[in-house]
Amino acid sequence: MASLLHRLSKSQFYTPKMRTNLLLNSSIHTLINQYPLKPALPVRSIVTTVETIAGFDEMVSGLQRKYYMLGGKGGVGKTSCAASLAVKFANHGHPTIVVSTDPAHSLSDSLDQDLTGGILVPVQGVDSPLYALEVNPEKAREEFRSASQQHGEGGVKNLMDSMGLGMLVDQLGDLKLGELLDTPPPGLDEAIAISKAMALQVMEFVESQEYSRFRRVVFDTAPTGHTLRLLSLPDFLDASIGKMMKLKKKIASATAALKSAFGKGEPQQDGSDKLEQLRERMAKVRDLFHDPETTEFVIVTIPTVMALSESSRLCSSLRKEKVPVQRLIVNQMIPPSVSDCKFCAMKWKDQMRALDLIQKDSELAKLKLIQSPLIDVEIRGVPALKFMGDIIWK
Ligand SMILES: Nc1ncnc2c1ncn2[C@@H]1O[C@H](COP(=O)(O)OP(=O)(O)OP(=O)(O)O)[C@@H](O)[C@H]1O
Repeated sequence: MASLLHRLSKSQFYTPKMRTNLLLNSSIHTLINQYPLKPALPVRSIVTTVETIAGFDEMVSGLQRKYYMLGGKGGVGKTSCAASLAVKFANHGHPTIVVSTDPAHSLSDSLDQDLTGGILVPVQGVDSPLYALEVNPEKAREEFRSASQQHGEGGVKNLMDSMGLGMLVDQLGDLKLGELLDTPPPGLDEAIAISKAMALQVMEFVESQEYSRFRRVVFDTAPTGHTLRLLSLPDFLDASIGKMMKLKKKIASATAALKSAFGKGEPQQDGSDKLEQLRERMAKVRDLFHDPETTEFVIVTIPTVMALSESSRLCSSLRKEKVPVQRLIVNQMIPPSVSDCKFCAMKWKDQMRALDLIQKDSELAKLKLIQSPLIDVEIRGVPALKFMGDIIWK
């Protein structure tokens, strides 16, 4: 930690006096507040006029389980913010799990610990138990394929074939759901597999005794597109399972009619109970995603027009899906330039222009804004995450 602060203190943005102060205060925000610098260009700044308190007191209060999902555009700092929040929860006495559902995991790198293997790994260096997990997409995809083959059209067809009635399945062409699940369009299977794995993981956290002691669950989610599919998954699966059950019922009544015509035995009604159970579990996940008492989606972004435009769309989609969202982290903010560095001045001006958008954006303006500075060392390992977390989560 000491060496991190020492490196932070060498930031080009600060004067020697400010650097000393940074070492003492270990907070860039404190530093900026104490030394309000004139921007290199006369641009309007909202930095000093907006709410910068994250409301961590509210996030940390209560012993009941709470879920936080952090998401946004690729590379904006979702993993760093998620890991820093998990570290902060653990250091405030909450046994915590941090889960990455991003197929391109970087949680291992962020925590500086090997999390490959899809199992819970204890994180060292925190006050209360903190465990981390990277959902294994390959494992999840395999699980999903075998489940859909077992319960989808393939399974039904095998059953019917074994009775010499396979033709019947082909006649129910309008309900080829098993096929949809066996060979979904490119990209969808991964989204579904990961989403399903996450949903099941959530259910495991909710149902299993093993996880009952964890009071905070933080998700480092995949970039926006994946995340939106993930959040609409329970509804999608609910509809799919509903159709599959309808298909099974149609087949069951058709075979019953054939049985009486040919005098053959009744087929076994396997699978329907499991489908019904899966459907119920999905409904629970959906309710969980939508409950503001237990769940919050935190949008992470950076101060660029492109990133903020995407954040606005994400916010609108989350609201449409009725997912609770109330905080926006603007990460990697640069402080005003104190030198005559033209590049820094241009970046600052650009950043201010982007930040102005937040106030004008009907979606984003309603959110609690959390500002997080661009730190000139890599945020890696628990001490660095603690440092970052103390800046963001106040
Ligand atoms: N405030 C910050 N100051 C300095 N570096 C940062 C900050 N936030 C994130 N970074 C760095 O930016 C890089 C990307 O961060 P991170 O992996 O957290 O982003 P991400 O949104 O999860 O990315 P991906 O979409 O690729 O998973 C990392 O090297 C991280 O250390």
